[in-house]
Amino acid sequence: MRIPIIAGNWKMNKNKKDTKKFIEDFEALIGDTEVEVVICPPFTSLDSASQMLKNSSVKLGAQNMSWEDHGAFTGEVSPEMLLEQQVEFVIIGHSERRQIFSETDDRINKKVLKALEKELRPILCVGETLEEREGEKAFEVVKNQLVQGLKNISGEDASKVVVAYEPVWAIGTGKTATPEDANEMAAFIRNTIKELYTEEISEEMIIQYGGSVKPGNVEEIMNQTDIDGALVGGASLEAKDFIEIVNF
Ligand SMILES: O=C(CO)COP(=O)(O)O
Repeated sequence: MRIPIIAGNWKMNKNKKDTKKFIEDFEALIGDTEVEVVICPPFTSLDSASQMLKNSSVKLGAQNMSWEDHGAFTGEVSPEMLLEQQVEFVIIGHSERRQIFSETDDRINKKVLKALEKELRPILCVGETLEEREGEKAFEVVKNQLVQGLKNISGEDASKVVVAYEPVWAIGTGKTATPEDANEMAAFIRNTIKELYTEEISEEMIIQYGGSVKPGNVEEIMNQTDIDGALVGGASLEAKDFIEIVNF
């Protein structure tokens, strides 16, 4: 059975004070949940967040990391530095990293490999642009991102990867893919994993949907057969919204 993972990607939002406030509010609201809950604050808030979440079921994720261990890589953060903050998940290849910071599939693959080597669970983001969807290239694009992103990754390691399907046109736009379209892509992703690995691995894999997930649409999205979680941007910034999403 797949246990859903709902993750909040705060992007470049919340300083330490805001982080503390969110966690206090959220911890006061969260009871027993049937899903795994992850928050991904900016690097500068990880330390405060990890101290506050010591005895919590809420897990910590980072939004990016280096594929190198240490050295002359100005501005980068290593996997060991994340592990030191009790980080368990790391978002890799988010469309904002791909588009704004020119991350290539090759670099994304190096990061996925490094995360797995260090026992961090990668949340590998894939998804097509509006132009690609309208040009009927969505499936080809997503397949290519998966094949490239998972290059040289063993079956055992692949089962630890979380795949987040985030159609670029649905991110921060208020437009969501219809639950059926999102599920169609999630099923396609699962089938691609089956082709790359085995049916067992594909059935175990957690596939999230991301793109304008809100309290009002989460239930319909989570009820889809192949969607096992959500990667939430804007609506993960307010504890009262994020708790409604977690308790869908
Ligand atoms: O990019 C996202 C999560 O990684 C989605 O962002 P929004 O939920 O704000 O659309």
